Amino acid sequence: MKNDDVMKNEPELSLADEKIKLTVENLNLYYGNSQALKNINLAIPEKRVTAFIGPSGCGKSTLLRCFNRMNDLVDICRIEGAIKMDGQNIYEPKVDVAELRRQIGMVFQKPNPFPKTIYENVAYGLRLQGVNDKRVLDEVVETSLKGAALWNEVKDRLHDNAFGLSGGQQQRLVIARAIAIEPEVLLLDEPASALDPISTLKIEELIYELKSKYTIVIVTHNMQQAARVSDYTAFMYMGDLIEHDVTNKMFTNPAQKQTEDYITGRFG
Ligand SMILES: Nc1ncnc2c1ncn2[C@@H]1O[C@H](COP(=O)(O)OP(=O)(O)OP(=O)(O)O)[C@@H](O)[C@H]1O
Repeated sequence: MKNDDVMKNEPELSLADEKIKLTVENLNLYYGNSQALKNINLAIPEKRVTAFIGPSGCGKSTLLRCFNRMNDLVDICRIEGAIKMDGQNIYEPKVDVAELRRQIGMVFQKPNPFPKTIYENVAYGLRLQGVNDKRVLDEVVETSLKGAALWNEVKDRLHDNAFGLSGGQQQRLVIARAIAIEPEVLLLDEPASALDPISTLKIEELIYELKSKYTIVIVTHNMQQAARVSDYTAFMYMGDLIEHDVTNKMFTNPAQKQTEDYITGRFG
């Protein structure tokens, strides 16, 4: 399926009919004295793509990083409220953060393969879990590279260094590495913004394929991209969640004036 067809072929969506994977409840986030997220309430449906859009600095990446507790690594960051995955608050003290990050994988703007072979990049997470059986690893490496639409391009050079791949290939390798450990959720922080148009198209097509298996949340600056790849869109502005709706509805008939101004390019 081509990108342009994605929205047209989707059946009518409604949040009320969805199974909710992640729920954000009364979330406030502060960096020191500065509040970056203001009382966010949001439901992320399972096996759908949800896009976060909004002008620079509005809190998109901050909110995305809350889902796998990446903000725990920022000393001055303080969080109030809850985020629930399948009903369980991921901010409870008993939660194993390493296990949470296994369940919720993340891909960043700049491809970040490890300085290892293509094969070892994909096998990395399994090796960390103590899996060393060559047959198992071979199979997971192949399935994951196929899942990330990269297998055909690299199957004859699996033991070459990953840095020899193009930027777009490296980003698909990073996605293969993320899906090799079978996460439930994939967080994508502007995954195509450093890529050329053809690689961007491949990533967008890949996102479309991946949502049959994973719940995907993507931050993007590119509104056409949000319209092409996402089922639901959340528009943020200065730390507030202004509007969250079915993407098609949001882009054709937004409920809020601020959303309309942003998507029609009047600001931001
Ligand atoms: N580690 C940090 N320490 C202090 N302030 C931060 C930190 N990370 C982000 N901020 C601030 O929090 C606010 C939200 O930033 P964030 O990166 O989440 O926005 P964004 O919408 O993703 O922006 P962009 O589209 O430019 O990436 C900004 O004012 C930013 O300066």
